[in-house]
Amino acid sequence: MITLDSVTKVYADRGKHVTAVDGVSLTVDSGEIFGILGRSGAGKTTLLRCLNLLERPTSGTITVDGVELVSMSRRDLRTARQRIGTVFQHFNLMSSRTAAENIEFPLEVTGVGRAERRQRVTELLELVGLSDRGGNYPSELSGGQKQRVGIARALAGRPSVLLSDEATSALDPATTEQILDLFKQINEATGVTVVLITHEAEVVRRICDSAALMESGRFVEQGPLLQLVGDPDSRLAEILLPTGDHDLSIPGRHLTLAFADERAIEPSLSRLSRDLGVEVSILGGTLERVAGHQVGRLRVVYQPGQASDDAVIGYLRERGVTVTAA
Ligand SMILES: Nc1ncnc2c1ncn2[C@@H]1O[C@H](COP(=O)(O)OP(=O)(O)OP(=O)(O)O)[C@@H](O)[C@H]1O
Repeated sequence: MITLDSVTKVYADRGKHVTAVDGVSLTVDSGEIFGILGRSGAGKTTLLRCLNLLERPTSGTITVDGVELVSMSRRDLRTARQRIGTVFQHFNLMSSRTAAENIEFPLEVTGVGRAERRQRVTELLELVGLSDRGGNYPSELSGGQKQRVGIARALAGRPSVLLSDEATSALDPATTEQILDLFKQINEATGVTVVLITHEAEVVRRICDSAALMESGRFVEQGPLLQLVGDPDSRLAEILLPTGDHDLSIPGRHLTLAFADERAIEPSLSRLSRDLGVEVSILGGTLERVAGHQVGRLRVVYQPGQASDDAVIGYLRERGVTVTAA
């Protein structure tokens, strides 16, 4: 489990103070995949660098598996850091070493014996689907294969936490999907907790259990994904499952609806028309699989007069649809 309590990082930049991370508190449960979504400059990289203690926060505490990291001595920190593996956007592989030797490197540094290292590298190459590529140099590998090596190297020391710093941002969409699925597969197979930062909604949609939206150094929303997408007012939900731009001048009552699982396919709207005699038009929305569940968000408009607003909203809520009036 990872806990951040009021973590702030202030940089001094040419006489000015830049607050890159501003009082972020966060709990990530063991075995969870947690995504931090934000635009460029939101403070994601700084937060991730605080998490693996490459940066010391200006204030606040960071606890990983019950151990508080910020107050640790440099020496203790070196050991504690072995519990945390990091995967980088640009892979950061050593070009003069083969894939197997890159994966082996952190084990050499921590003094693991040769036979054990070789055994572990073989296991890791298999885990990331590169058993036949161990002898290749990075220049002989595709971007996706390089990132597989990066992931294997991050896992070499059996960390309890895997951090991903925009790990798929340099990859094409198809390779991105494969690498995200690999993160999920590794998370399920090993139980490693994953924290990823990204500016891509697809990354969060595809594999995260929980997520936060970061802006100007702060978390403006966070929670389990399924809970967030069920909240019609959630900004993160609107990014993940957009309902589109709407013309509020269209006459009628405008509603935003959110629903999950069997309710996503249950024809609640057609039943509403049949049972209450209300005609409903869909203005926009998205139906998607999120966090392994079928979820949907829709923007609809109906004509008042045929049934009361309370009757319409009550009818939908009784069927498990979350409703807000626009
Ligand atoms: N070493 C530094 N010194 C001064 N300011 C910094 C430093 N590192 C980051 N910043 C500033 O902190 C803010 C957050 O930057 P950060 O790189 O963490 O954001 P980000 O969300 O990761 O963006 P990107 O995806 O573009 O890297 C920015 O205003 C940035 O200019």
